[in-house]
Amino acid sequence: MSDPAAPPAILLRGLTREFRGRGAPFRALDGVSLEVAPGGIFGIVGRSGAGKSTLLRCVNLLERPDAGTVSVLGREMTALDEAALREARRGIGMVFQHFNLLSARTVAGNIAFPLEIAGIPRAEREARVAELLPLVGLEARRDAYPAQLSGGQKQRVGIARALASRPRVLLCDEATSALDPETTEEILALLRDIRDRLDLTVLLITHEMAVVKAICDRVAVMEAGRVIEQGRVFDVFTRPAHPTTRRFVAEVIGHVVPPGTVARLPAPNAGEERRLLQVLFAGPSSTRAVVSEASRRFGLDLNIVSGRIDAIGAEPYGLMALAAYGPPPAIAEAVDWMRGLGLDVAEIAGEDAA
Ligand SMILES: Nc1ncnc2c1ncn2[C@@H]1O[C@H](COP(=O)(O)OP(=O)(O)OP(=O)(O)O)[C@@H](O)[C@H]1O
Repeated sequence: MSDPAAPPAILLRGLTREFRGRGAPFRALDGVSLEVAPGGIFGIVGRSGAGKSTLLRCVNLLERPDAGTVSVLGREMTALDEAALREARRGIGMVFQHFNLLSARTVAGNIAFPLEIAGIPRAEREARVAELLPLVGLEARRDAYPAQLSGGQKQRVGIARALASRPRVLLCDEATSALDPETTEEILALLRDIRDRLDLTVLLITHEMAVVKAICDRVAVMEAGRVIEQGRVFDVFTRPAHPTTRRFVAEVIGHVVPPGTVARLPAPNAGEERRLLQVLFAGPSSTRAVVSEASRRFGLDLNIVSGRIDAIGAEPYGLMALAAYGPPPAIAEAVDWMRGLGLDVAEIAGEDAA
């Protein structure tokens, strides 16, 4: 697992990349900085055009940034000459959305391909392929051609090929976007498994927050060439700060306040107010007892609008929306009291709340 105190495996500082066409230059990356801890699985999520692919390609310098620095495993990639860069790239594997397999080569031939390019002798290549086939569960398909494989099997070949030169860092470019949900789960499980076994650091880009929830420990959300929010996946899912992040999170775990709910809530009595509260608690316990006690203690009417219990990684959490009716000072006291019990309570706006 990642150790936040260790120096980063990938360190990006102030990356900017512009594309110049006939019109005004287009800034695909606009000052992106991030750090990936060794052993981490870091997800970059964003809509199409946000700059994810450009950013990923900057890590192994397939794309050269106009400004900023890229360091991988303590080596500043942006300062290397072509020969040193070729050598450094061997320590960085890459997995592609559309697999990029050579159709005229077998599974074994595809996996061995980067080793051939690197001039590794045949016996050594064969030994390495023999190690990689069981790692990705393809021993029985060694001599099959890509056309004879399922999408998931093709991606297993893509992963084995990426691992051939024993990289320490793996870049995944929408590695599961061409796969059905079941196969996606298998490939994500395989990525986690090889990260654990080979002590890899994984940086992946995806447009699906479900992928991030399934395997990442940290995430950065990109929009228009910038990182708009980043942090631990648990924190970003349970307390998204940016509206775009809230929409991404809601796609996976739903809205805390389902759209249309507020319009159906009763209006407060004269002299009272209605406040919508989001209550977050870590752990699988129910907060129902807290709600009824707060209601009694502070003379409030507390209406549970929605609630769910879920887990991110191994961390369970509960998230509940309450409509609190009563005099404003009593609502404020109840919020303080709940916070005193260790609950994370925030007032939310309603319809546009995530
Ligand atoms: N070689 C290029 N020349 C001109 N514009 C480019 C080039 N590469 C990317 N862009 C533009 O930069 C922006 C970011 O592209 P990028 O592929 O990095 O986004 P993305 O988030 O990966 O989206 P997608 O998932 O659609 O690939 C897009 O508007 C794209 O059109």
